Amino acid sequence: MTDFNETHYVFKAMVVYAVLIADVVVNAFYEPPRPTLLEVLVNKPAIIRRAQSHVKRRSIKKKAQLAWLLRAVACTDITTLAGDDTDENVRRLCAKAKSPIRPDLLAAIGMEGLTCGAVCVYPSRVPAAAAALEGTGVELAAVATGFPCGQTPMHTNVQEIEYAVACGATEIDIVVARELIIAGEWAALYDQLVEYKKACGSAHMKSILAIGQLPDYRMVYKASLIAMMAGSDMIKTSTGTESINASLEVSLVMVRAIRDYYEQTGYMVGFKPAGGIRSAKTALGYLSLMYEELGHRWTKPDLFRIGASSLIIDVERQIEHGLTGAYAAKHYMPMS
Ligand SMILES: O=C[C@H](O)COP(=O)(O)O
Repeated sequence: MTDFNETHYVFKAMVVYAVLIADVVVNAFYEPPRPTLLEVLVNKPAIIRRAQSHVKRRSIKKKAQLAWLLRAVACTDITTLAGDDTDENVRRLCAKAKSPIRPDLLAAIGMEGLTCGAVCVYPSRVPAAAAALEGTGVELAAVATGFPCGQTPMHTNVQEIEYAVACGATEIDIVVARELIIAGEWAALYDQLVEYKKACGSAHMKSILAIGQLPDYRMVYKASLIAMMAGSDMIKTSTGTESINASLEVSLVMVRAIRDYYEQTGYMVGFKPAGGIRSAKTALGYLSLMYEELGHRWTKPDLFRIGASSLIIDVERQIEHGLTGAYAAKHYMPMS
């Protein structure tokens, strides 16, 4: 017969052993809790401070400024999205995209052949633009999915994308369904974007978040992540028709989402601020933000675009000033 002490120590040893085993088993399967998409926090005052200090701190001068202005031209999606667009004015815009800066100015610095990144038009204008841009290397972007409001049914949205691609668009700027973001229906948003991506085929998909219609920066961050997970090649701030368009603040939220996504997955997704970008100084602000937040690789046209309908005229004036020391009056400049 065993006495109490012996039984006690055997039992105690068994308990200790069991605890050790359990610990090993638990540790083998335990993953520390990771924040989910729904737990995203954005420090708004810090974002605003960072954007404001960027404007004050970042001043690009002289030769460096000239080089950055030329890069801004190469990164511009020169755009016309108006109800009265015609094939004729689209052809004129294509001519500008092919030769955005006066040839004599470019020749003076050995930059002949500089073009804009892309021409951006409505799907109905794609055939004319495709013919005008053939063989130039300038990309052709078409807006789709019921631009700018996105209040059209899924099947017509998909048809619109397919039509634009079939007519020669190499990039599709789709508008996301704001109602899904506002309602937090992330899975539905993801599914929709995956369908759009399939319809794009080999064309690049740029997803427009229309940030001016989203309630806060957290929604902007979450929508950016979903858009990237669904296969967007670029995320874009705005259609240019909302009352609030691109800003450095909202761009910071989006480029940080791009950075986080890259760190997690290794995928490089591009960024396109759009709407209300009309001065060379503003364009350089976005370009330098890309450089500081994402690095040199994100300052090239495959990963950075500026969507603008009337930016090139000011950039061209600043380039002329950089080369000659004098400003031309705006009416001497061809259309932008
Ligand atoms: O995607 C580009 C925007 O529609 C252009 O907007 P904007 O006319 O204000 O430059």
